[in-house]
This record gives sequence, C-alpha cells and structure tokens, in this order.
Amino acid sequence: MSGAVADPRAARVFHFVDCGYDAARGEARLAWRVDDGPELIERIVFPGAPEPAGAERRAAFDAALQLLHWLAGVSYWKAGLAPEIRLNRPPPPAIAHFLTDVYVKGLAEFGFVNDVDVAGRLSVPAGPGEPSEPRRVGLGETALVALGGGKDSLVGLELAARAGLQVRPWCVGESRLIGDTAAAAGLDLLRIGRRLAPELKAMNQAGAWNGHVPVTAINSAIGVCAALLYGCRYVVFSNERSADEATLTGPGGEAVNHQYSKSSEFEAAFRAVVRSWVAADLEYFSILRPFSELDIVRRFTGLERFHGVYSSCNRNFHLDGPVIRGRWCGNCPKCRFAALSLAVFLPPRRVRAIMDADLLDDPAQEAGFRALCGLGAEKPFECVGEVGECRAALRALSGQPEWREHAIVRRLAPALDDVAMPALEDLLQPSSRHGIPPDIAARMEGVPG
Ligand SMILES: CC(=O)N[C@H]1[C@@H](OP(=O)(O)OP(=O)(O)OC[C@H]2O[C@@H](n3ccc(=O)[nH]c3=O)[C@H](O)[C@@H]2O)O[C@H](CO)[C@@H](O)[C@@H]1O[C@H](C)C(=O)N[C@@H](C)C(=O)N[C@@H](CCC(=O)O)C(=O)O
Ligand SMILES: Nc1ncnc2c1ncn2[C@@H]1O[C@H](COP(=O)(O)OP(=O)(O)OP(=O)(O)O)[C@@H](O)[C@H]1O
Repeated sequence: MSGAVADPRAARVFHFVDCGYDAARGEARLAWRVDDGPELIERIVFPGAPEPAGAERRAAFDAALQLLHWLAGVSYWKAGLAPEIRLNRPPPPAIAHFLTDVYVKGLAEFGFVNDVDVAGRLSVPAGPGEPSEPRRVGLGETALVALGGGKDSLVGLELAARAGLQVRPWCVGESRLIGDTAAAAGLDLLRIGRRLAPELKAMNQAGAWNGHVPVTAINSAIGVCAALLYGCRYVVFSNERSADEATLTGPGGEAVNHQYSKSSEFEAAFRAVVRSWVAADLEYFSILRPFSELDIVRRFTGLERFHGVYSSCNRNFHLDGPVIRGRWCGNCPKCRFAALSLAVFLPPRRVRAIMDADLLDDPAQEAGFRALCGLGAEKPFECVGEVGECRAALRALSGQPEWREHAIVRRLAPALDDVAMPALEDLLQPSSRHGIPPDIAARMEGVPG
C-alpha cells in the first residue's frame, strides 16, 4: 500500500472522491484519495455562510465547486504523480484538455526543479459530451477584487474603484498584512478560509514530490465560487502583462513560467471555461493586463496611503504566517525587484522609507540583481518583472544623479551596453490586449494614470 503517507512517490491511482457545500456552515469540502489511503480533505470557508439564491445560481455554484475540486487537486496529485487518475465526475473533453494544460504548464517549474516529466505522468480522463448550454444567473454589479498584500492588487483595486465599479476586496487565508492593506483602503475585507488537507504536511515529510503550484488558478476558482455565493458579477484579479514572460525555457524547448496561472493564456482559458461551464454572465478578468510591472509601480508610487502597510515580499505569505519580522526580508528576488522598480520613480530617501533598506547600495546583492537583469544568470523563479524591464529600470537609474553612484547601479550599468532592452517609454504604454469587459475598459480610459 502506498496510501497517503507510507511512500508518497509510489502512488498508483489518484482519486477525485467528491466535493460538497454545507450551507449551514458556509464550508466547502473537497476530497481526494491516493490509492487506498485516507481521504485528503481540503476545506474552504465562506464567511456569513452564504447560500446560492435560486435553482440556476445553485447549479452554477455546483459547477464552480466542481471546477475548484478539479483545480485544487493539483496540490495533492503532485505529491505522488500517480500515473492513473480516476474522477468521480469526469469532465467533458474540452475541460479535461483545459485541466491538463493547467496541471502541465502550472507545474512546469515543479517539473524542471525536480527533473520529472509531469506531462508524461499526467492523464486526465474525459467524460462524454461538451459543457451544457451556457446558463445566465443574474448576479449583482459588485466586483470582487482579489487582494494579495502587494502593490499590484492595490493598483487594481484603485483602478476598479476609479472606473466606477462597486468594489469588494477579498482574499484567501489569514494574512494580517492583507487585512492592513484593505483597512488602508477604508474597505471591509472578505476573508475566505482555506485549510489544506493536514495529511499533506506528513506526506511532504515522508518524501512526497513538492514544488511550486499554480496557486492563482486555485484562488481564481475560489473567487468564482464566492461570486455565486455572494451574488457578484465580476471576479477581478490584478495580473500584469509582464507575467506572460517565461522564467526560462525547459530542456524540451517548453516555456517554464513561475507565473503561469497569472498569464493571459491562463486567464483566457479560465474565462472560457467559466462562461461555458459555470455561468455566461459571470465576468472573470485581470484589470492590470494592459500594464507592465514598471507601469504598475509608477501608478503605485502615487498611492501613498498604502506605502507603509503593503509588501511584495512572499516571506509574508506562508500558510502558517510570516517568517520575517518586518514587512520585507531585504534579500530575495521580490525585494530586489521592488527596490529596483520603485527607484525609477522615487528618490532613495522614499524607497528607504518604504523598504527600511537601500538594497541598491548593497554590493552583496549584486548576484541577485544580475539575475533579475539576465546578466549572466537566469531570471529567478519568483513573481518579478521581465528581464527587459529590469534592464530598462537599471539603465534609467544610471542616468539619475541621486541613484547612479549606488553600488549596484555603478557595477551593473556598464554591462547594459552589450544587451538588448526595450525603451522605458514603451514599457509605460498600456497594451490593448486584455480581457477586460469593453464597458469597463472604456471607463478605465478616463481614469488619470
Ligand atoms: C509563500 C510561498 O512562497 N510559498 C511557496 C513555498 O512554500 P512553503 O513550504 O515555504 O510555505 P507555504 O506556502 O506555507 O506552503 C506549505 C506547503 O503547502 C504546499 N502547498 C501550498 C499551497 C497550495 O496551494 N498547495 C500546496 O501544495 C506547498 O507546496 C508547501 O509544501 O514553496 C512551495 C514549493 O515550491 C510553493 O508551492 C509555495 O508557494 C505557495 C503555493 C504560494 O502561495 N506562493 C505564492 C506566494 C506565489 O508563488 N505566487 C505566484 C503566483 C504564480 C501562479 O502562477 O499562481 C507569484 O506571485 O508569482
Ligand atoms: N491570498 C490571496 N487571496 C486572493 N487573491 C490573491 C491572494 N494572493 C494573491 N492574490 C492575487 O493573485 C494575483 C497575483 O498576486 P501577486 O502576488 O502578483 O500580487 P500582489 O500581491 O498584489 O502584488 P506584488 O506583485 O506586489 O506581490 C493578484 O491579483 C492578487 O490579488
């Protein structure tokens, strides 16, 4: 028996057992099993124990919960990479294809780091038929805007509000820092609970496969469930166009993108599945898709009320809470990218006030900044801007008297003469490629940048 723990890598069959919603407790229960091991149960808690109003919305919610069950299974399937998958409800072929794509591309970093062929091990069986006739469920006008504690979602929240959307910020998990950002916006935060199956920890300790998962895909499906429970028409994420750049190219020539489930490819595919499988009048989109990371940072520098509460450092966002004392660890790719990008638009004094450090003047950080700029090292597996953006940012700093003598700028600027990079002005131009509903996109055009 391989079961859930004994030897997690000996898994043969991964079962999608079932999923359900207890409206009295506001709790969704998602269950899987590896071989004949115990059920692995993940719980999602929706505050206020909401119930979907009416039969059509109930049917749409059941479909959304099913979609969440299929997507959240990635955390548990990846632990054993069982070659056979059995589903209590096999998806129609188009959705089986979508799930295969999300698992393979969303686990590309996992596969690369572990040197394991995810696509070769994955087989998602399809059931008969296509998604049924798209249903319309008649939701209210509120926009559920996902918050992640960082600058992107705060710029997204601000933009949505300024474009006239009735915004309701929400997040998955207990992060206090995310709560602080919502408070700084003067808005109540809808906090959705998520408890992974406790057995996963023991499986990891027993040597299960482990690595990065497409967490934004899971959060997106949770957002769609919430929209149906709370009666909101829009599920808004703040994923930037820079998230489309692959982190690196794998040995078979495939793109390995740490941010796959933030990409426009995922967004478009997920939106199509939501429309056909869940509800045709529920809108899922990223409000920041037209913008580069540098443009988002430029916009963020004007939102001073968030500067003392937010953080982009992922050391804040572990399931068991932060693993740092302050808001910035000061020594990771995200902290370095924050320092570099803020510096393009703010003087040293103000960057130091935000991050409590001046990373651009710390020679010990040179290798990390080289990696961001693709100067002899690979782009890191983290949510950072494009290599071209980092180069353009550094080049801009080399022309600014208050930054050009900083150790990192002085050391790396000469290397920029030999590499290609986009012009900063081009990076600050919005793109017209996005999935924002046309009426909202039109209203966004009137919002000052
Ligand atoms: C905070 C963080 O960076 N976590 C990554 C880290 O996990 P760690 O063990 O250090 O801490 P936890 O996040 O608390 O995870 C504990 C274990 O649980 C597994 N797990 C967690 C969430 C989940 O949905 N499924 C899971 O199986 C996890 O594997 C741990 O064993 O390292 C892990 C392994 O590489 C990463 O998987 C953890 O990443 C989290 C899932 C996470 O939330 N990361 C975001 C900060 C993140 O990377 N966001 C991306 C979004 C990209 C996307 O395509 O969605 C980004 O900002 O670019
Ligand atoms: N705990 C969470 N609950 C719901 N949505 C989340 C959560 N964490 C991140 N997100 C959303 O996922 C997307 C990607 O997160 P990301 O970390 O890039 O954004 P951020 O935290 O706003 O900005 P930054 O780039 O500064 O870290 C954003 O839309 C964000 O709102």
